Amino acid sequence: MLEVRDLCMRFGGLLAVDGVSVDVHEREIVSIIGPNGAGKTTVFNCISGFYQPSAGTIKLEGQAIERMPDFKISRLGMVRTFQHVRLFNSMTVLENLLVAQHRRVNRNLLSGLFMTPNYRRREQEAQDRAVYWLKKVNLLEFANREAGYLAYGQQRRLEIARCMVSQPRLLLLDEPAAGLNPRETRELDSLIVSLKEDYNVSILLIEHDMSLVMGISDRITVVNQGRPLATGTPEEIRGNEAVIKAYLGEA
Ligand SMILES: Nc1ncnc2c1ncn2[C@@H]1O[C@H](COP(=O)(O)OP(=O)(O)OP(=O)(O)O)[C@@H](O)[C@H]1O
Repeated sequence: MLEVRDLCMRFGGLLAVDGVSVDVHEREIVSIIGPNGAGKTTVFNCISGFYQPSAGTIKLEGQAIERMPDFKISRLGMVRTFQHVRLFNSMTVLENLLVAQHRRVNRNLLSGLFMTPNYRRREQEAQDRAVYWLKKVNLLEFANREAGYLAYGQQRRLEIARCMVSQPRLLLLDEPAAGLNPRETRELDSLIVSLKEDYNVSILLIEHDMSLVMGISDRITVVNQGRPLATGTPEEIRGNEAVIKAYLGEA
């Protein structure tokens, strides 16, 4: 479903990403790992349309997207979270999920002004979908609380719910376990697996928490200093000499 080939991204004199290729198939969890500064987030920013890559191709369901802006890419069914949570802090938890669907729901200003039956039906569907996902991520009791007052782990779950109300086929998660305690990480683990198994969503994940990555990934791509180092199953990666060396080098 996602096919990234020979991706390069240059910032002035720095080649931050140099020849990275990644595939994500239907209902697959693929992780990108690598030491700090390896280029993982830059790969994400290219895939999700935040950056135009300096070279390489990116195809989503066969369609070239490497020159497409991010809002168009999300309409094609690929959405992302960010390394640092980006919510509307002064809106309620529920409002955050309604705003995320607004572009899809409120297409026609006139139908909104006159509250046509069609408009009301779509508003109701958006509300139902928001409540559904709040239940799923255990945040329903906080629906009317301002998002900025949620604990950090709850904000991370709200971010995932915000992605899911737009009914994506491919979800990009940038370090979703960062800052979570062990119990929250276990909950995140089962949430991600459920997105794949119960909702047919494919997942591309950047994560430093190795037990999470090893436990849920179907395949892993390792990058080091912008370059691809290895691709394989968790078992293959765990035993890969070059990978072990790159990580030991960091420590
Ligand atoms: N907008 C930018 N302008 C200039 N250099 C950048 C930019 N974004 C990233 N870089 C550089 O590119 C390299 C790769 O950074 P990137 O954030 O992609 O790494 P990462 O693997 O995601 O790191 P981490 O695991 O610490 O989040 C780094 O040297 C970084 O300083």
